[in-house]
Amino acid sequence: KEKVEITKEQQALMKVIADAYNRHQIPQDVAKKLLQDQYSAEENFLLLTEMATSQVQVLVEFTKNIPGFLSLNHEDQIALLKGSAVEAMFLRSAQVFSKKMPNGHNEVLEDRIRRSGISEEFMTPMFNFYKSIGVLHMVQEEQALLTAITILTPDRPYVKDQQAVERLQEPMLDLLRKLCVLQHPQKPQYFACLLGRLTELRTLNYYHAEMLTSWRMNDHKFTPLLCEIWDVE
Ligand SMILES: O=C1N(Cc2ccc(-c3nnn[nH]3)cc2)c2ccc(Br)cc2C12CCN(S(=O)(=O)c1cccs1)CC2
Repeated sequence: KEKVEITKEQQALMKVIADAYNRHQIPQDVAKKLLQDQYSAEENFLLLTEMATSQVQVLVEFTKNIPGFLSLNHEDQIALLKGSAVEAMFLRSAQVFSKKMPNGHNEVLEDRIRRSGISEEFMTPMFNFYKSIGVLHMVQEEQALLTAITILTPDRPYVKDQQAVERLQEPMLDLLRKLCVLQHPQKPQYFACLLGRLTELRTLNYYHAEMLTSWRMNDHKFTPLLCEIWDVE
């Protein structure tokens, strides 16, 4: 039986990533607004847009705290942020939403999201993903590392120095693997399962792009930050 132990520098890395992940949260009043009274589809959509905008701001702040990220080539930093924005947002939303929302609120939120003009064929994969994250009961450190690993995906479009990104991602993957063995000793496949979620996340990129087009058709407006990061308009 392999004796797994986390080194001192891995502990330091874990602390930096977990602190950054916990420090940057979206303002709860925004998320709470979603749970308040009945809104029209347009108002629902605006709330989701407002929340997505704060999610992107939170994502940028978290990313800047990933050790080594700011020493990457500047264009590559942008390419990584734009390439991972949707995945990181859905990963974080699924994690927060399943944990933060007191029981009974999920239905309300599900209803809000369903009635915000998001097409049905996107709802199913989105909620499947949300449920597949929920059943994992990830600890905060695992969530933070998985988000950092998503951002540090070397093969995003337009990334020039992929090796430099791999050098940052590898220690995160190694640390996450050890953490899974230590946190979930009864589930030897747990680490593989987490990485499988990243594959599922990539499919949401496609649905999200489809949805953006349909929203544009129905003249839905996005904030400048979302337009910038999602390449719309
Ligand atoms: O809004 C979502 N929610 C609700 C949500 C998200 C985050 C927090 C939260 N609280 N504290 N911190 N975060 C609470 C509720 C949620 C939950 C699970 C999955 Br999977 C995904 C989502 C989306 C993500 C964005 N999209 S989107 O399609 O990109 C879009 C943009 C504009 C209009 S629609 C909609 C679904």
